Amino acid sequence: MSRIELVDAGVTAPTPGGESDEVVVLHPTTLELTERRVALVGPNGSGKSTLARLFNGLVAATTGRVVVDGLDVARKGREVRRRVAFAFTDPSAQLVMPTVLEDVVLSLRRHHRSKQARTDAALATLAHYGLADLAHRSVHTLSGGQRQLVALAGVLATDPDVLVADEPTTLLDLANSALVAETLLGLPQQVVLATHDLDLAQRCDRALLVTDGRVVADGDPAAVVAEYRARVAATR
Ligand SMILES: Nc1ncnc2c1ncn2[C@@H]1O[C@H](COP(=O)(O)OP(=O)(O)OP(=O)(O)O)[C@@H](O)[C@H]1O
Repeated sequence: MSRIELVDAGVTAPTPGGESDEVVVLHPTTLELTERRVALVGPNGSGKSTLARLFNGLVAATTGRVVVDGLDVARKGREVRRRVAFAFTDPSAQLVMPTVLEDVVLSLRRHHRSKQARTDAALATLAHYGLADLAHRSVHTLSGGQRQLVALAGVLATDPDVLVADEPTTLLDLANSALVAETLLGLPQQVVLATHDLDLAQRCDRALLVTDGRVVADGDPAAVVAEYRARVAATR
């Protein structure tokens, strides 16, 4: 597995009005992730996405460092992004080509020189995830679950060491979210998930509870989810 390290990594952002004070989105955080399945849970606006985005440099730490397998994200961003792929909540953010096959081929633009090699690799990836029948479909005709799986296939086609997924099941119904969850949990790669799906979180090896820009609980997923529920109950 990969090793994702945060050393006092924090994120501040300018206040909307541009006043001198800054908003703390993530307080300085130190942690090390080496588990195969890691879940980030917590209320809306708590900082899960920001934390997840630090792992491949989609968001830059404004203090401290983020290091993936010894590579500092601030200095080796391109190499880190080659290893750490990111899947967005809404697959529309990733599906930009007319057909499913073309979309996966596009993901492979930096991985194979010849178009034929890209097409062969894309078809192999689609077949691997049971999506071969969708290869020539327009992405606009896919169901929500199919769109999410195709977007994941596009990301996974590049064979990353780590997949970071931001709420991958949020837009899906029960059956489709189960399908996407099984796919994610079955991957050989390290997977880090920001999720509101507490059943999915409990099937991970480790969970982190993020609240008000801080990791307030970290460890066994069942215990972390229980802590999250207790905190919510205490505010009622
Ligand atoms: N660049 C930014 N500038 C100002 N505020 C920001 C910025 N990025 C995030 N925030 C704020 O920081 C907080 C944390 O955002 P983040 O998206 O990380 O939360 P989240 O836990 O993923 O939420 P959700 O579950 O709703 O997706 C939110 O209040 C958000 O509005």
